Formats: sequence, C-alpha cells, structure tokens
Amino acid sequence: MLLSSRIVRSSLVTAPPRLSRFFTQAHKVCKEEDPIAPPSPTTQQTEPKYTHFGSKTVLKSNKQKLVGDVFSSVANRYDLMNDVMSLGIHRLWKDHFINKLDPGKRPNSTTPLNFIDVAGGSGDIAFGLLDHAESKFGDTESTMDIVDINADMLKEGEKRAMEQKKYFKDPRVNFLVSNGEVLEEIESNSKDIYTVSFGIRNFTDIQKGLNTAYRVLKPGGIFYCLEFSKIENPLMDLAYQQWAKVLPVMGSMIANDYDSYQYLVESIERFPDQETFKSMIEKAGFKSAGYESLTFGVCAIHWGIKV
Ligand SMILES: COc1cc(O)cc(C/C=C(\C)CC/C=C(\C)CC/C=C(\C)CC/C=C(\C)CC/C=C(\C)CCC=C(C)C)c1O
Ligand SMILES: C[S@@+](CC[C@H](N)C(=O)[O-])C[C@H]1O[C@@H](n2cnc3c(N)ncnc32)[C@H](O)[C@@H]1O
Repeated sequence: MLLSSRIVRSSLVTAPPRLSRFFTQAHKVCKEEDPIAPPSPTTQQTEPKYTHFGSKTVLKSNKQKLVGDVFSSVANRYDLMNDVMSLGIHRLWKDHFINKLDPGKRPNSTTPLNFIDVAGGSGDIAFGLLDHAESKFGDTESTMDIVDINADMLKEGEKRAMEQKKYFKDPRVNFLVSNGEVLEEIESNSKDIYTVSFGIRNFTDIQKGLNTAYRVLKPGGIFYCLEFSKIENPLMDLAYQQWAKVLPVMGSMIANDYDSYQYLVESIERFPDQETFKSMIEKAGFKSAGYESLTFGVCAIHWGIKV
C-alpha cells in the first residue's frame, strides 16, 4: 500500500495503478553588484549567505532573480522544449504522477478537497489533477491554487486555460504569484494535497520549501513531488550524461537560449538523490515518506503524510 490508512480515511488515494515495466523502476564571494562570482577562501566560511545556481555559487539573495530570469526566458517555448528534450516522456511521467495519486473527492464524501500546486506555472499538473478528479470521481467541487513565483510562467498556465476553455476564470481555480518557500498568502493547515512538479529543485532553500509544505497541509494531507533524481544504473547514467550534454545545444538551436538549459542540466546534477530527498521530507515532519524512481531514476515521485 502506497500511503497510510490516514490518507484512505480522507478518501484521496487508492492502490497504485498498474505501470508499464519500461516506464517505472519501482521501486562567487560576490560583491553585492556581482551575483555570480566564485567565493574566495576567506568568505567561504560565511557559507549560509551563499547557495547554488546551477554549478555557480551565488548570493542567496540573488538566486530568486536568476531563477526568475531563466523561467521568464523559457516560458513561451516551455511545452515545445519539454517535448523535444524529453522525447515526450515528461508527459508519461506527469500522467503517471497524477494517476498514482488518484486524486478527487470520492462519491461517498461530502467534503471537496483543497489542492495546491506549487511552482505550477504551466498548469500541466493542476489541470491534470482536476481533470482526473472530474472524470474518475465526478468531482467538480474541489478547489485548486496554482502558485508560482514567476508571473510569466503563470500567464502560460492561464493562456492554456483560456485556449482549452476550461479552468479559465473558474471560481474553483486561483492563480497566485508567490514564493513556495514561504507561501505567505496560504493559511496553515488549509490544504489536503500539496503537489510540486519539476519546481522544488529551483528553490533557494529546499528544506524551507518542504517545511512550508508541511505548514499549509491539514493533518492527514499529502505532500507529493515529481522531480529529477539520480540514475542508479551506471550504464544508463552514462547514456543520460551524453543526452544531458546535448540539451543546452538544443536549447540554443530551438529557443536561442543555451544558458537556461545549461542551468537545467546543472540544477539536475545538484539535486539530492532519492534517499537524501526522502530524509529531507522526513525532517520537515512528514511520516510514511517514500519514493518511486521513474525511467531508471531520471526522475522520481516522492511523498509524505502530515499526521
Ligand atoms: C530551465 O529549466 C527548465 C526548462 C524546461 O523546459 C523544463 C524544465 C523542467 C523539466 C520538465 C518539465 C521535464 C521535461 C524534460 C526536459 C525539458 C529535459 C530534461 C530531460 C532529461 C534530463 C532526460 C530526458 C529523458 C529521456 C530523453 C529519456 C530517457 C533517457 C535516458 C535515461 C538517457 C538516455 C538513455 C537511453 C536512451 C537508454 C526546466 O526545469
Ligand atoms: C520547470 S517549471 C515546472 C512547471 C510545472 N510544474 C511543470 O511540471 O511543468 C519550474 C517552475 O518553478 C517555478 N519556481 C521556481 N522557484 C520557485 C519558488 N521559490 N516558488 C514558486 N515557484 C518557483 C518557476 O517559476 C517555474 O515555473
């Protein structure tokens, strides 16, 4: 059983769905005006002021702006680039993520669910969750906050809602520009399901983001994350490393943007492996934490329950 009986109580999750064997493996110091410069030996001791931006060391106070520039730059070609760079596989990952969570108000429940999708700019996950809830459980009442720090990415999500004539100006759906590390507009203990997909890797302070996820969830609520991870098989890892070298070149050719995709590759390298990230989820206070590696560990789904 994937998740605890507490969760079954809140009628959110059923047994994990069937999976294709291929698809799852189930199991600088900077002067203030210079945001990207290597730290000198003397100032390295003041490390908490610094963080990573891809392979660079930057002032923590500057990372948000640098990440913001990356996503403003990629926003209008986001879907195309993802399809090309992942050979369409990101859609399978996202579908699996949603099906495995199996979200929606069950017919025997009278209480709609409150979802929050953090770093959800494109709307992929948020709309997918709501579609699933409606088509599988007839749930047309549950609500969704789509939160992103970047207004350009959120606009892409809203544009998509408008184009598909669904979830646009829908009173159930709220688009909110906010930092996932803080979520100051979101009340504590107010959400049933917290999702974050390919977003948390970009946070300046990942542990702070996890602590905030814990804060906003109700007792019994689920933290559920899709993110790049570590490939466990050395041969596959070698193949992936070759693919990763080509990504910035494709970014340059298709979107005239080498740097953003170089950042993508470097941020993937820096993100903790499956077990380390699971420990961070536990450190935030979540119980029954676990994960499932997808496509040899290229990415992984992690979860945890607030009890
Ligand atoms: C700037 O930051 C970003 C920009 C962006 O467009 C997207 C993201 C976040 C990422 C996604 C939403 C998923 C989409 C994926 C990509 C854009 C590219 C990253 C893809 C990989 C790192 C690997 C892709 C996986 C494959 C091609 C299939 C499996 C491949 C291997 C295991 C290696 C090769 C091995 C064999 C072929 C056997 C973003 O942050
Ligand atoms: C690769 S996109 C993922 C979008 C979507 N969730 C998906 O799966 O396609 C990463 C998103 O994380 C957002 N992001 C980065 N740092 C953030 C933060 N601190 N708080 C909220 N969103 C953030 C970016 O603006 C961007 O929209």
